[in-house]
Amino acid sequence: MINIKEVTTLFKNDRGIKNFNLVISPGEIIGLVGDNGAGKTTLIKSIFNEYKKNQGEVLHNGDSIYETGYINKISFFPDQSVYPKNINLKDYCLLEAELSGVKKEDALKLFDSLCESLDLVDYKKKTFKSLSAGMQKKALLMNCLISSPEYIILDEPTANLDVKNRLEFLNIIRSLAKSGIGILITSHLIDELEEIINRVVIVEEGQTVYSNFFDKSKDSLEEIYLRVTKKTKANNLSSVIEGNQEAPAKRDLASIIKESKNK
Ligand SMILES: Nc1ncnc2c1ncn2[C@@H]1O[C@H](COP(=O)(O)OP(=O)(O)OP(=O)(O)O)[C@@H](O)[C@H]1O
Repeated sequence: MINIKEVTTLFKNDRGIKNFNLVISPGEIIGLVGDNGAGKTTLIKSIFNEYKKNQGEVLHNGDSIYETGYINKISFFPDQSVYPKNINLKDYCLLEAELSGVKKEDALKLFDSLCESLDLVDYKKKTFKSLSAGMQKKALLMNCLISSPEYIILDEPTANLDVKNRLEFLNIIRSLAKSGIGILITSHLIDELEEIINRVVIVEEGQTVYSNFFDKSKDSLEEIYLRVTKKTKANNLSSVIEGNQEAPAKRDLASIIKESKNK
């Protein structure tokens, strides 16, 4: 299992994540939920050392993933913008495999099987920009999978997908978890997360405010989210009031627009 332990990454403005703890186990799908600016991306970039941590560690079975090289067994599902424009799927996957230390013959075999299962057989020699949005997502996933990862982290993976492609993508994620891959996924689409996750972690202001197993036959993600965030927001509000500071009154949009028209 991956153990994210007491990770703090703060920017100069003191924003970021603070003493963040999270365990990801093989085969589970964790939904990382939080408002804009809650700290989800900072957490992900801290795991991959893209952001320098102030403190904390990321362990696999007790050892640092950076010292043992286990970080290569954790794949990040990237944004479309990272894909080089003029390289075809096969060449890019093989390059990725080489960089991850996969033997060429193993990579070729895996590439062919992935093309079969992701319905990309006819697109092996196509460039990324010539693919539809749904195929592009599958091509990016193929790049993640070519290094045979044991964990995959996905930040808003279904953004820009239509309903059909979104459902197909979610099914693929489900089957990856069934094969034993541990998955951490962020999405602002609560409905879609609810379909696939078996644990939910809610983040607010850089800290975990809720972490629990999730069973869609019994739980409602929306209800949990509203209950938890309302509670924490209510606590914050009462501390403002207790501190004798005035909480700013929120004006509704319609009255602001009306007022501006009257000027
Ligand atoms: N490069 C940066 N410099 C300064 N502050 C930053 C930087 N990146 C993020 N932050 C701040 O850190 C906090 C966490 O941001 P982060 O991007 O991790 O949130 P998020 O949960 O991923 O949001 P979103 O859902 O909008 O992607 C926010 O307050 C944000 O303004």
